[in-house]
Amino acid sequence: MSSPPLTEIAAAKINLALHVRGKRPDGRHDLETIFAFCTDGDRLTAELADDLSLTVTGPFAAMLDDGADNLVHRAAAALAAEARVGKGVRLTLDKRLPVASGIGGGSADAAAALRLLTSLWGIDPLLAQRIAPTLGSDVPACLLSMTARGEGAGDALTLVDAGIAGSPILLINPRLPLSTAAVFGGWDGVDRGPLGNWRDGRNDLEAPARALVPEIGRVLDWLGVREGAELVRMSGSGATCFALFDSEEARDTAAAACPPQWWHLASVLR
Ligand SMILES: C[C@@](CO)(OP(=O)(O)O)[C@H](O)COP(=O)(O)OP(=O)(O)OC[C@H]1O[C@@H](n2ccc(N)nc2=O)[C@H](O)[C@@H]1O
Ligand SMILES: Nc1ncnc2c1ncn2[C@@H]1O[C@H](COP(=O)(O)OP(=O)(O)O)[C@@H](O)[C@H]1O
Repeated sequence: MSSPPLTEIAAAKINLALHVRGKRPDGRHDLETIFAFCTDGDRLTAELADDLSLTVTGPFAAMLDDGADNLVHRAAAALAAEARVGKGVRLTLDKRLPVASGIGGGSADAAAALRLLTSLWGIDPLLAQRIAPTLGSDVPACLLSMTARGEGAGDALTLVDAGIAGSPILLINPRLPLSTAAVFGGWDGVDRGPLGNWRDGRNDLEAPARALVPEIGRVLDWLGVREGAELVRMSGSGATCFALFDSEEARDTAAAACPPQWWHLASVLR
């Protein structure tokens, strides 16, 4: 069986603001967040084949298992089962985003797999929407990959126009992976109030993330004094932080000065 390979970008996700409002009966947390997406991310390629296989390449491949636990593998298997189709596909994930870093990671990859396979296998996109929340709280937002307000566990979505499409952004990660569950586990349980205008908002996971990885404070301080940086914040459960810049030149100047021990990505918001 042969067909031209299809490629999908698994766009890096950021949380422009993230308010934690309380703990849910299911153990997860109620959030109010604004999701936004970069034009860059991981790349997933798919070709029809007899069996389901996944190869992981790219700068962060060594940090990831390419077996059945990989979210790309899980997304493909779940979609095939839901659609009652054979799960023959050869997938290649070019892992460019750091793993466990608060910018979607596996969620964006799983969502990219759902979009790609919906098209490759010619199945109803509603099936992908049904599966997405079962793969992770962030997967529905990543499936859309459009600016959206997330409530509930982060999977109750409303599209919004935050007026930030085209904004230059610099992402920095101190190359220290951070477990999402561990960061939520360190939240102090204090509801600091609802999310109104995201610019005036906060990331309530910053304090517990900084307690685990103090280097986050150094990244935020470094970004905060870059010329042209208009808003500096941590994304998700960290440790990636971002700055929105007033020009691509200012972003590129900051990117060129980024300490080499930190990972960085100069991008633009979708
Ligand atoms: C914090 C956020 C913000 O966008 O992003 P990341 O830091 O992962 O990028 C998300 O809520 C992460 O979503 P996702 O990465 O899909 O998390 P899941 O796999 O569903 O859950 C991983 C673990 O995080 C905790 N969790 C997740 C979501 C939520 N609303 N409350 C939680 O307490 C739970 O301990 C759960 O076991
Ligand atoms: N394709 C994938 N990319 C990244 N992480 C994955 C993938 N598949 C499974 N994982 C697992 O998911 C975890 C990252 O999830 P999470 O902490 O939610 O990431 P992030 O904080 O970047 O959103 C990793 O520890 C990794 O073991």
